[in-house]
Amino acid sequence: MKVLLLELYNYREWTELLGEDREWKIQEVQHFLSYRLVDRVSQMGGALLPLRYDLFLVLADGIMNAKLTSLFRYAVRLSPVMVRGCMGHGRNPVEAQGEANDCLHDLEPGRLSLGNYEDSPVAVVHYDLNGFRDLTAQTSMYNAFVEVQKLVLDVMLRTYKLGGVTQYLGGDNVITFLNPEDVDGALDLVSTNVKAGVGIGFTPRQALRNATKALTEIRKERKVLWKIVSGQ
Ligand SMILES: Nc1nc2c(ncn2[C@@H]2O[C@H](COP(=O)(O)OP(=O)(O)OP(=O)(O)O)[C@@H](O)[C@H]2O)c(=O)[nH]1
Repeated sequence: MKVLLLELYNYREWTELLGEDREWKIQEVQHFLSYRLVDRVSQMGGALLPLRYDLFLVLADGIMNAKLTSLFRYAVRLSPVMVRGCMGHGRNPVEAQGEANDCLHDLEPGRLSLGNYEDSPVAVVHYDLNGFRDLTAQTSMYNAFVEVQKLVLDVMLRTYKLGGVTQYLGGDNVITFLNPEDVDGALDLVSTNVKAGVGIGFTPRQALRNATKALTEIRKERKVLWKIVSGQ
């Protein structure tokens, strides 16, 4: 599988230039960057995980290097600091990001390093709490938010061991990208409280769309807790 890591270089030094009344300014820049990059990456068929906001992970299977190069140039134009980017590959996204991470260490800011690796199919598990709206109504919005953060941590720790990378999307939605062969282990987290739509595709975006289809089908019948949808 292929992953592109984009790192905002010397980000900390930049944040310190903003003075002490700075956190809101940093938030503005981070959300702006992630808004523009999510759009660009999705147009290419990929998926962007904003992670720490100064480090973006792009699931890159099925995307041509020329497009990734143009994405990098776009990020360079938008970013307040220098950017560097590396592609890594491996059996799963965790291995791939490890290789990309090692490559970033030795790369000069402003540079992009891509490899010519074979594309692999991509799986995403979209976890969704059952009864989130009821929980919110019966307790409070903040309480429901705390419950979701517990799910995020459970999912992240369990799927990291399986080679998956996880991102909180919002609401009660948590996604993990994995090698399709490792999806079974990720379904251990499914319970009467948590359902999962699994999508498999030739691009990360296709996988995400299929996971949403799977969740929609689960909701229609409410008979199963997980479902897999694959194809274009
Ligand atoms: N799909 C999605 N929903 C989001 C996101 N961010 C916030 N939301 C909100 O997350 C909530 C999701 O609620 P649901 O999962 O439909 O609620 P539920 O009560 O658990 O219902 P079921 O899933 O049908 O059992 C909604 O309030 C959405 O508005 C996001 O990134 N993706």
